[in-house]
Amino acid sequence: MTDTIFALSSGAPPAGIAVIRVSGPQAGPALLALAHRLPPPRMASLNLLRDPRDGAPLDRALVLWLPGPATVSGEDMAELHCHGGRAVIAGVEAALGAMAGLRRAEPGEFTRRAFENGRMDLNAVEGLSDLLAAETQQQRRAALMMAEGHFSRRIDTWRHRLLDLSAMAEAALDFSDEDDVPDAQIEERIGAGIESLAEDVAAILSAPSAERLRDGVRVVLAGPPNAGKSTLLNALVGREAAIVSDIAGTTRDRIEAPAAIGGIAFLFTDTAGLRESTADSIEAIGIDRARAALEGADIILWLGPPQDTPRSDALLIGAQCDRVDHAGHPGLAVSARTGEGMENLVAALLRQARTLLPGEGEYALHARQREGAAALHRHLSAAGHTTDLLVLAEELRQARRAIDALTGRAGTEDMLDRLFSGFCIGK
Ligand SMILES: Nc1nc2c(ncn2[C@@H]2O[C@H](COP(=O)(O)OP(=O)(O)OP(=O)(O)O)[C@@H](O)[C@H]2O)c(=O)[nH]1
Repeated sequence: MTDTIFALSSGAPPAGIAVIRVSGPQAGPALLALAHRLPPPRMASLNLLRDPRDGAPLDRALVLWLPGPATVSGEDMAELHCHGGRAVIAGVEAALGAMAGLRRAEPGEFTRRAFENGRMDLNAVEGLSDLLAAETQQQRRAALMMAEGHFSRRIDTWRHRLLDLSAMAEAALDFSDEDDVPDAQIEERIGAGIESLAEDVAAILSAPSAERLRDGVRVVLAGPPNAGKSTLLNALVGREAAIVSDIAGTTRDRIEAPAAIGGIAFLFTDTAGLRESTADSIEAIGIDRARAALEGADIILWLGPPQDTPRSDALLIGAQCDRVDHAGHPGLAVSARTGEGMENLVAALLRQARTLLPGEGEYALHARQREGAAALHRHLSAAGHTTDLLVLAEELRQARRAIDALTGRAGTEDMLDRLFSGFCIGK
């Protein structure tokens, strides 16, 4: 029989209220033992909780009895909304822990049970994980869509369409076994069905990256030594993240500084000034790292001569415009010292960043989801391009496997362990 688990699901004590959740077959008996009655399902009621071992009062709490399977975990659940003091929580937890069949939950164990009981698929779990980690409003919006199952439902409709197509393909195969003339109409319908499904899957592949949304849009500041990169980075993030000096070659390693601007998470990287030759071997390593950072950049702020820009889409910055004349410069004149041009620069940054991030009502996909959708698309394309019915049926089988991997029906145990252990206890 499954263990019944319990954990403090609200924040660190002391707090106004502490929510202790219990999930599993013993949730009902545990609640009965503490509150001496089982309240009507899904109705909040105020109860004196007593320690069943000696009858001593523990706390007066709002309790909820949530019989499964229509609960978040899919199991019977109880919720105790106690006073949020440390001793209250410790007392209630000790009483629960002393009951047969009850134990403390591991990190993410409630969610894992929800997943295993089919209440959430893997995509919704990932969305929930992002939602709990969300720090900007944009991260929250995209994570909520994923957690609410918008993407999961879309995949589910793909799965049904694929099952229909597979059934038709197997039927057409049976026909050809019997040496009958295969029904040309069926094959045409299969072909059209595969094509439209492949198109829908392809549309998802261009969704923005959830990693970028979570970790921040990577903005790399680059240019020759002493161009003013460190000063500009400090001005953008609003603190002294990088050392500023008039000695050329001051920044010798990459300095990363996260900042949220306009509700968008950015990760700014200051790099060593790029110059062709340096006698300083550490600076040379820094320059190599700067070049690597440029390759991984989503947005480049180039503070050097416009003609030397490392990428054609870089934002060209005429830096230190309070003392340098940038007449004829095609980019933005900016002075990190006086603040001139900073507003324009921030507006340009936000404009570029928005093109890389999900808009209102759009998903962001994790690498795992994108790879899964790409595998699905590959098998659908292969099925759509063959004239051999046997090959087609096999590709559709592989496509079904890709969908199962995408939803977590065919997830590997270690991948699941890793995912769930990233959650906090009580979730
Ligand atoms: N007047 C003025 N001086 C600036 C401005 N930005 C930077 N400086 C000065 O220029 C010098 C170099 O600035 P840094 O920000 O260290 O330049 P860097 O590009 O990071 O230099 P490296 O680390 O050597 O690559 C410092 O003395 C700064 O005070 C600016 O907007 N106006």
